[in-house]
Amino acid sequence: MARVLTITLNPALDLSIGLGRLAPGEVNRASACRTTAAGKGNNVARVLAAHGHEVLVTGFLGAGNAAVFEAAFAEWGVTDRFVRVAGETRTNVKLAEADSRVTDINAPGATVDDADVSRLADELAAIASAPPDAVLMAGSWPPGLTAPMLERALAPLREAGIPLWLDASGAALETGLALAPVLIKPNEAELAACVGRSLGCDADLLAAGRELQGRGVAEVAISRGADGVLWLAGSAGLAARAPEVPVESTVCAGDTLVAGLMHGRLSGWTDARTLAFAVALSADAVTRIGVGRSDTPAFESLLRAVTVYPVAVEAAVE
Ligand SMILES: O=P(O)(O)OC[C@H]1O[C@](O)(CO)[C@@H](O)[C@@H]1O
Repeated sequence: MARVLTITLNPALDLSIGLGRLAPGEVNRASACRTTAAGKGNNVARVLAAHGHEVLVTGFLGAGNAAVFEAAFAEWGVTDRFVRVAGETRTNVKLAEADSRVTDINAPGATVDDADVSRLADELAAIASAPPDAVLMAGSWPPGLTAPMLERALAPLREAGIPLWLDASGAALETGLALAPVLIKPNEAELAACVGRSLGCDADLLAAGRELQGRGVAEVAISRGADGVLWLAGSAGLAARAPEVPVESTVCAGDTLVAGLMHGRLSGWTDARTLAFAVALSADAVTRIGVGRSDTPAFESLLRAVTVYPVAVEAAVE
């Protein structure tokens, strides 16, 4: 099994609220509420640790409510290398309605400054001295963080040549592209924003993915919710159709997909096996609040229900 570092610059406590139907502007009564230690990199870390990998987690954690995360990291079996910063880690609200619609309200997060980033740089330099097999950086940036500050902090990982996986959008994705990640996982909207045009059919999406490969990304996995995944795995293209499942919450589906792809890659599986596993795991994630699991009796039938097939991609990268 592999040694993996996940970087969550702006982690979150996810407050998941189950509702029949959201009535904006009115008093709503929840049917269920649950708070989970989360954030994109942490969600991936949790899945990877559950699949036997040695996982280190880092980023910035508000000192004010760090105990909730510390308990979660111990439960997941991951090593806590987070830099503590002043204030509290944000709470993100996830409103899950009975008809499967989810409304996310993501808070800005605890502000970081130059000294915090220097401490993260020191932590990353220490980690890079015994390099992990892969690094995943995922999610938004906290207030106060700028691209030059982040580039400085990531320098030790870059110099050690550790493969970087990236799941980000907006400025975080743009900045990350300069680091030549081995894989990015935009959804359709994030991909469209990144290439600066609207995208419709599969061919449009694949062409946009090719364009990002031309900017130095080795692989692009385009997540399309219930429509499955398009994966530019190097010069080949694969598509996967997801099985239909009862939806409890879609919040962690994307993070689970990334974790599944990493697990397959780090285990030396074929592309097709890797994609089928990741899509089945992601389908499992939407049936529950939180990340997907492969250790349940239902998982084998989910896996069997995933269809993976090749798709044609343009030979030349623009
Ligand atoms: O960093 P962002 O983009 O605000 O996203 C954070 C949110 O994404 C998730 O990781 C789900 O993808 C949630 O756990 C978390 O609340």
